[in-house]
Amino acid sequence: MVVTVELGDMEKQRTRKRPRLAWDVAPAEAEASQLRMPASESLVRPASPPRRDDDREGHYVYNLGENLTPRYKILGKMGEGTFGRVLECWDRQTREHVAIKVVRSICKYREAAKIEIDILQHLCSNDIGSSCCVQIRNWFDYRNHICIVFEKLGPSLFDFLRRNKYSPFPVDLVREFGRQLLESVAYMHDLRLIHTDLKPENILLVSSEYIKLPGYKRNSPEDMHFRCLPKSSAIKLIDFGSTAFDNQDHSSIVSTRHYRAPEVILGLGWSYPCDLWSVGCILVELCSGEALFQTHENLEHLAMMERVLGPLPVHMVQRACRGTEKYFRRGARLNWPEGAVSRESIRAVKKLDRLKNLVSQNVESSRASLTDLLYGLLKFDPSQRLTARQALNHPFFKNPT
Ligand SMILES: Nc1ncnc2c1ncn2[C@@H]1O[C@H](COP(=O)(O)OP(=O)(O)OP(=O)(O)O)[C@@H](O)[C@H]1O
Repeated sequence: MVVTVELGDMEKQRTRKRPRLAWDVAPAEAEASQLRMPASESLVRPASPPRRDDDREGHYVYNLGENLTPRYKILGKMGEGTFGRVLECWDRQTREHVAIKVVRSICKYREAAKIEIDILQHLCSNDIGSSCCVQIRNWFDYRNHICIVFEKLGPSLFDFLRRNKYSPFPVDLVREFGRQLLESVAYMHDLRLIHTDLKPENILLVSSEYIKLPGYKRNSPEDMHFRCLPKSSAIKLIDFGSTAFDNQDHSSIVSTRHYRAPEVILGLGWSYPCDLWSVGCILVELCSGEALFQTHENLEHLAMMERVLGPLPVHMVQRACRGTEKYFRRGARLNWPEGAVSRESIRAVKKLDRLKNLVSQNVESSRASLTDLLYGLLKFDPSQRLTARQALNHPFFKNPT
């Protein structure tokens, strides 16, 4: 049995306890009712809501159904991040749904948003339609909030994994996601841009549609389990708020912890290869359902890396920046398990397996080529790591079995 549903609809069904509000009509209905309006009324421009104070964190305060400038009508919230909130809106001019990032009215976020807009426009102007980076449609400054208008996309790969109770994606789908992700990273790197925050949360499915497949029965015939798969494998990369140009200073800490490359942790400076490390971590997560390095602490993180990938190269340890000496004994060997903060931490590291075994436990076909690709992406030494273009030419993508 194959059931096709919209993820968005599934969410709405769960929460739709209250009666439908007047604003809550599908765009087609809204258009139809506008067409039925007397001519004099349809010419009236929709009003802006009264001015309100922002909340304590500088977020824009809104009610559903209100306008964000007369052009956009707010339909719902799609997400939230450090920079602001992303609202689903109806664009009256183009007659389509869009996602608008409404940035917090705090100076540093406003400044960062302007850089993100420059990068988005740069990505867009060079795109011949195949980059898999989200498209910026417009931007404006509204009541001290920079608003960036994007094409509306579906749930993130992380949302999908979570709603699917962290069951892994089939390897053929991982291949399709991996190919598109690497295409977009290669495209960015060609433009001398480094994303620095690649993670499943920042990879969105283009469509919310999915198919629901019957799974296995556990205890009784009624105990039917379902597994969801996206109807289309098309994805796009979002969140260019941390994107760096290759000529900038690269000494700061970048990337979300789980996807952070060893050279970043060791303070060795970073460049394009840090994105490829993140891609390696993401591909393992998509195949297994769980983040590879689930940690919040540097020493434990390095110990996990050694457990999965073998010892860190001595030349990297010797060049590591001041402040990281405490992670090593006599300047060479990782201070593990001696330096562990708790038994749980030692257990968490022990629970991990070698990369080869992690892949074998989760993947049926293409095991050997996927493992080889992952070893290439997760090379400790950034100068030896695969580039995005090299990874795209790997047999995992070129000769699928
Ligand atoms: N084009 C889009 N279509 C649909 N949803 C989107 C879109 N862009 C962003 N979102 C949703 O909004 C969330 C926040 O967006 P984004 O990551 O760009 O914000 P941010 O403030 O820069 O986040 P971070 O704190 O990770 O830097 C995303 O995780 C996603 O769920």
